[in-house]
Amino acid sequence: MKPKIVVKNLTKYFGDKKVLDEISFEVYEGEIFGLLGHNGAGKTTTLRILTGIIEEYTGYVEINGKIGYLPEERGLYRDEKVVDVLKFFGELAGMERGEIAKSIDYWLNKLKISNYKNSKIKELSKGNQQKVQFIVSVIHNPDIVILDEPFSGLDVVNVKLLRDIIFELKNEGKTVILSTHQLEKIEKLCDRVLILKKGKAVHYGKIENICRKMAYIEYLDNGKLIKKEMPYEDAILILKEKSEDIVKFEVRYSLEEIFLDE
Ligand SMILES: Nc1ncnc2c1ncn2[C@@H]1O[C@H](COP(=O)(O)OP(=O)(O)OP(=O)(O)O)[C@@H](O)[C@H]1O
Repeated sequence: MKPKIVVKNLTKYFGDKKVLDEISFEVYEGEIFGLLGHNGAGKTTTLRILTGIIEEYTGYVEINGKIGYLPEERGLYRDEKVVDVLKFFGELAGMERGEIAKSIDYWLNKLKISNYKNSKIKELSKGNQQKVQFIVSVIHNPDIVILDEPFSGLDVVNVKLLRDIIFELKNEGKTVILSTHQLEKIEKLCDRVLILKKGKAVHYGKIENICRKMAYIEYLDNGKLIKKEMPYEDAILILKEKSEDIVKFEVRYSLEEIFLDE
């Protein structure tokens, strides 16, 4: 199947500064793809190139589908009503009126903010404003959804809500690319990831292939509760030796380690 996104040898300078250095990756239909890296690694620049906001670069970029985009810098018309803002973006995307109205109700309900349909943006909490902004990125039923730091500013409940929605998008066959510097948010979410470090791609692939397999284990040692994260192979030995004293055993893929290593 033709990839939804193909990027080859993408290089970008801002002035003399090289912020992307020969980045290559592909994103396939129906996958959740994570762009990871510390602040300044080049995630936002990559996403802005994919969405066409940045037009000057060298390398090859191919996009096969309709894009929806949640930018990192949020900002909606504060004095406007939620419904009017969403209508505006629906029209901008070339949707028909009836279609827009249906999509607005569907998404407000899904994000549990139907009550705020007629509120002004400025009357909403930051998290709810962010949900409206998310709706802007999906209102026109795009097949590629690009989310720049989608979880920042959301509380635990809403992080879960958004994760569930991202999984649903995937199950509908949509392609999702998201960026984050918060590793714990994506370890179980992304099918594959690209890890950027100072503009270079340092890892690319399935999390389980690029991370070390670890285990978190809690066990009783002479009545004392021991809690440890350790390499999976070591944990298996303890699991065998102390099978009766194990309180908890979880397999983890430590992306954190990769980040610290680099
Ligand atoms: N318009 C610009 N002009 C000059 N330099 C820029 C511009 N946009 C980004 N940069 C620089 O490019 C580098 C990569 O920035 P980018 O925003 O892509 O990183 P990021 O991984 O998204 O980080 P963050 O999580 O902090 O947004 C940084 O050093 C940044 O200062």
